[in-house]
Amino acid sequence: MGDTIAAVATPMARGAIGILRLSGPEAVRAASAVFRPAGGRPLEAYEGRRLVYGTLYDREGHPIDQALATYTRGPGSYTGEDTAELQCHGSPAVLTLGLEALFAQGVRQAGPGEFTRRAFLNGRLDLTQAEAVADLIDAETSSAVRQAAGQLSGALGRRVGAVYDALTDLTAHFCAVLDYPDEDIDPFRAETMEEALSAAQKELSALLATYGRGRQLVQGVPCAIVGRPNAGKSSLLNALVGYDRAIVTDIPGTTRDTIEEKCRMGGVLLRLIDTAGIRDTTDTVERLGVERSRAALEGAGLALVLMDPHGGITGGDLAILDQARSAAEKVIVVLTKSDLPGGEAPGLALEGEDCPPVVSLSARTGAGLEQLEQAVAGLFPQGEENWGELLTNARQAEAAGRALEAVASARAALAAGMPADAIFSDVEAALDALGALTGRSVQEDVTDRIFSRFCVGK
Ligand SMILES: Nc1nc2c(c(=O)[nH]1)N(C=O)[C@@H](CNc1ccc(C(=O)N[C@@H](CCC(=O)O)C(=O)O)cc1)CN2
Ligand SMILES: Nc1nc2c(ncn2[C@@H]2O[C@H](COP(=O)(O)OP(=O)(O)OP(=O)(O)O)[C@@H](O)[C@H]2O)c(=O)[nH]1
Ligand SMILES: [Mg+2]
Repeated sequence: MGDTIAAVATPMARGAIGILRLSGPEAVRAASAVFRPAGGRPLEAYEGRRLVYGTLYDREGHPIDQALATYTRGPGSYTGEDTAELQCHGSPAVLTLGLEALFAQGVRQAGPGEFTRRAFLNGRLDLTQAEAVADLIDAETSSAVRQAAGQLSGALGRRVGAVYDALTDLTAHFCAVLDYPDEDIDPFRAETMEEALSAAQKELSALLATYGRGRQLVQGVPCAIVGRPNAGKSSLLNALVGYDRAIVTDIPGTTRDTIEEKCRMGGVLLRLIDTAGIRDTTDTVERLGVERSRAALEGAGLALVLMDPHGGITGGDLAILDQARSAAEKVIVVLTKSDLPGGEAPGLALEGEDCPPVVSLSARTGAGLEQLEQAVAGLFPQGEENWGELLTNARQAEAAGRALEAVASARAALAAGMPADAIFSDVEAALDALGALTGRSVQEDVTDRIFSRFCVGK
């Protein structure tokens, strides 16, 4: 940190506008050196945060664009440092020349996420907000956008911060007790502590319970498409993604390896996994494929169990349904090839109260795809959420889980009449975990990992 960084902040592709961005002590000077306002005065002579029209020059002094420039002095900027922007025409050639002109002024190329990392290190954002920036850029559904935007505004950080503050207040009680280590914790103090710990435990449990839904929102739902060979799995994948992604033939056992593609259905982001048809086989390659089909079911939030009713539903179909119901979180039965005559009614095995939803469709004509969408929407209701207050990634869930365990352990120690320092160290462990969650106390390798997932220029 400390030096001045620059990057192209927009995609390196043709577009209406392309932005060069700088941050650091030399940001305004370097921008000023490559950009001359039309009014004649240098950029610094204008007030910060204004957009100033002028000409951008390459390192040899050739004019290369008519652009807008702006700068913001730290600490009231995105990064907390002096920042500047050159808003050019969206030409990769212009942006490259402009960036090289900035390098000639002694600034260096920014790494992935380096602007946001500086914002974090300068206390402009906490870690959950920084993660939200990346989630917002990666969002693929409107609910993922709402979730990330809520988190960016600090909703999760505030929720975690409230527990952190309550536990910090609690430690004040220990200071009084720890000064007189031989005395027991007096009953009044013990009761206050118990109240605070049980409130923290309740809130952390509630927070941890948001993880399933949050992960689903941000990362999508792994959705395994399974069934006997030739059931129509790859044809359904192709129909859902809208192009011929997977090979389809009338030869059973066409798909060997799993194929993954994303699609949005019923407001849910599905990570579709087309699998090899499940059957007993001696063919080595096919057998490995069948193993992968079973593995795909294990991690699936949704299994689409495909059955072609035209030859009759078989014991093989029902065995696959059983596997899906025990391995995947949710199941939809899909009866395929409804455009063909003579499909047999599914019969008793697919009726009854606890039977999963059954949809009949044709990948060939598209008939029934809407019913599938409705069935998905029914299984993943889009209720009113506490947008931005959900845990959405493994890092957050691990930290919250660690905090919860430590609080539970502190409570147990208190109830057992353990000495104050034993309880105190549990509370400190909880504070440490919550601090890691929001970034108050976080190790550098963790932040490295988080920011490496960002774009250059963000
Ligand atoms: N052109 C442009 N668009 C952009 C950004 C940018 O840097 N440049 N952003 C960036 O990536 C995002 C906007 N985020 C921003 C967040 C904070 C501040 C900022 O200056 N904050 C100050 C002052 C706030 C205020 O005026 O009240 C602060 O927090 O103190 C700027 C942008 C998205 N769009
Ligand atoms: N008429 C009709 N034929 C279909 C439909 N869906 C699939 N088929 C045909 O059924 C055969 C098998 O389709 P696939 O999609 O390859 O089946 P699969 O389940 O992926 O098969 P494996 O990969 O071998 O397990 C092909 O000949 C498809 O053209 C459909 O909706 N209507
Ligand atoms: Mg296939």
